[in-house]
Parts: sequence; C-alpha cells; structure tokens
Amino acid sequence: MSLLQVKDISHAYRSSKRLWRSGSLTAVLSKVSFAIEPGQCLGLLGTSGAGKSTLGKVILGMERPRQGRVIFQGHDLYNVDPQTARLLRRDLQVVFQDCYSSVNPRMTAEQIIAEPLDNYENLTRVDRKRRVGELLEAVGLKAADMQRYPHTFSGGQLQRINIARAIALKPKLIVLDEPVSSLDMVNQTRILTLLSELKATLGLSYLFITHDVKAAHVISDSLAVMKEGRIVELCSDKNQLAASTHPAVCELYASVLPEHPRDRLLGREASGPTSP
Ligand SMILES: Nc1ncnc2c1ncn2[C@@H]1O[C@H](COP(=O)(O)OP(=O)(O)OP(=O)(O)O)[C@@H](O)[C@H]1O
Repeated sequence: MSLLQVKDISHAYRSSKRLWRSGSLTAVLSKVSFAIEPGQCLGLLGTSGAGKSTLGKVILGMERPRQGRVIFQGHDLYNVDPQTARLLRRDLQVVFQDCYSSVNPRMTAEQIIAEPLDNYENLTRVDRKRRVGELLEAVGLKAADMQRYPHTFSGGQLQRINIARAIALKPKLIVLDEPVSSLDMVNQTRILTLLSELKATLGLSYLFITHDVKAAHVISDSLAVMKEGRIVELCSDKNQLAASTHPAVCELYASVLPEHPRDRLLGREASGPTSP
C-alpha cells in the first residue's frame, strides 16, 4: 500500500469580497494525482505560482481541497475522527523554506526541538534533554547547542534545528517545502546531504517541493512537474525526466546554470547542490 495517495485534488482560492459581491474563485490545483511509497522521495518541480506550496498545504491537512482526497496510511485525511487525525499528524511533518520564521525567536533550541515531543510523549526532564541532545547530534549540531537562541545560529544551522524538530517523532512523511532555497550553495549541498542520510537511516519518505532541478535530482527517487496547477509530467525514475519534451520540463532544464568553467576544464561533474 502506498504511504500517501493524492487523488484528483482540485482547489481554488476566493479573491477578497467587495461590498455585497462575494469574491470570484481562481483555480490553483486541477485534478492532481500521485502516490508516494514508503522510503521514497518524490520531487515536485515547477516554476513560481505553479501551485506546489498549495498542494503541500493540502497534503499537510492545512488547506482543505475543494475536490479530491488525500489518503495517508490508508486514512482519508479530511474525513477521519479527531483521534485518528492527531495520530496521522504525528507521522506527517514539514520543513519550510524560511528557517527564521519557522521558529519562535524567544525559545531555545531545546524548547523548539522538544515541542512535538511535549505534544505527543510524556518524557521526564532527563529523557527529554537526552532526546533533544541526540536529535541535535543527528543533524550535525552539538548537544550543548540546546541552550542557544535562534538568532545565534546561522541559516544553515537553524534549518538543521527545523529538521531536528521534524524528525523528533520519527514521522513517516516529511513535506520539504523549498528547504534549501534560502541558503548559500555550500549549505544547500550540506543540508541536502543530511536529508538524504536521514532518509536512509530513518526510512523516511519525502515530498520535496522545489523549483531547482539540480537539487531535485540529488534527493528524489521520482519526479513530478507542475504547471498552472496540473501535473504535466510524472516519472517514477527521476533519470527519465530529462528525456521529456513537455515545454514546462524543457523550461526547467533550460534554467539550470552552466557548470563552473573550472569544473569543465577539469572534466568534473557539475558542482553545486547536485554533488553532496
Ligand atoms: N491564501 C491564498 N489566497 C489566495 N491566493 C493564493 C493563496 N495562496 C496562494 N495563492 C495563489 O495560488 C497560486 C499558487 O501559489 P503557490 O504558492 O501554491 O505556488 P508555488 O508553486 O508554491 O509558488 P512559489 O514557488 O512561488 O512558492 C498563486 O497564483 C498564488 O498567488
């Protein structure tokens, strides 16, 4: 059974009301369907405004779609009792692009990472500290960092803290919404490497939302391309996507920056986030 099945999802936003007239509807997602298998990463590519983040919110249970169903671990996410919904939410986590606005600046790293543990697990103070320390080390930081506040971390370090919080409850699926887009190239590569390692060691599944073809190729098993709210290409083997002749796919590949001249001279593979 697939871990996640997205079935015929359509969604529209209503523009703001004016006096007595109700706002008109603008379609954002049209009959979107795909599945994610356990331990797999689906890379969801598309240019700005394609509807990727809206789809991510629908899958996270944050935006009820106007049509279609999201089946997670065999349950219809928008048609379950509150107790099951709470259990499903535990297995469904998210990392957003903006690592700074994703955390409360008044909370220490320990408080940020322990938030989901406090919601779902009744740990003693000692066990809670130990778990937070282990999670910090799992994302490449030190246990001693738990007393520090967000403003004392770099963007890359703070994104590691967001990842530590996302894996704290050992979820099944993490929606990664442009998780490296606000980082420099070196940190993009480091975070993508970390995410790949965590996927392998913890058996995680990802929906990796991005506009970056190179980054998508690093971490994904399968790739989908969205354009104007529709999936226009879906390849279960990521290496097949480059052969697509769909204009939206060609546009994405054409936007990939050429390799650094030094790498061309040395005959190396393209650098940047593709080579963890
Ligand atoms: N809450 C909202 N209310 C009204 N319209 C919205 C809302 N959220 C998004 N939209 C619109 O829906 C469309 C899709 O937006 P969405 O953020 O899902 O696209 P995206 O592919 O994630 O783009 P980006 O990569 O720029 O984040 C856009 O036209 C956007 O303006």
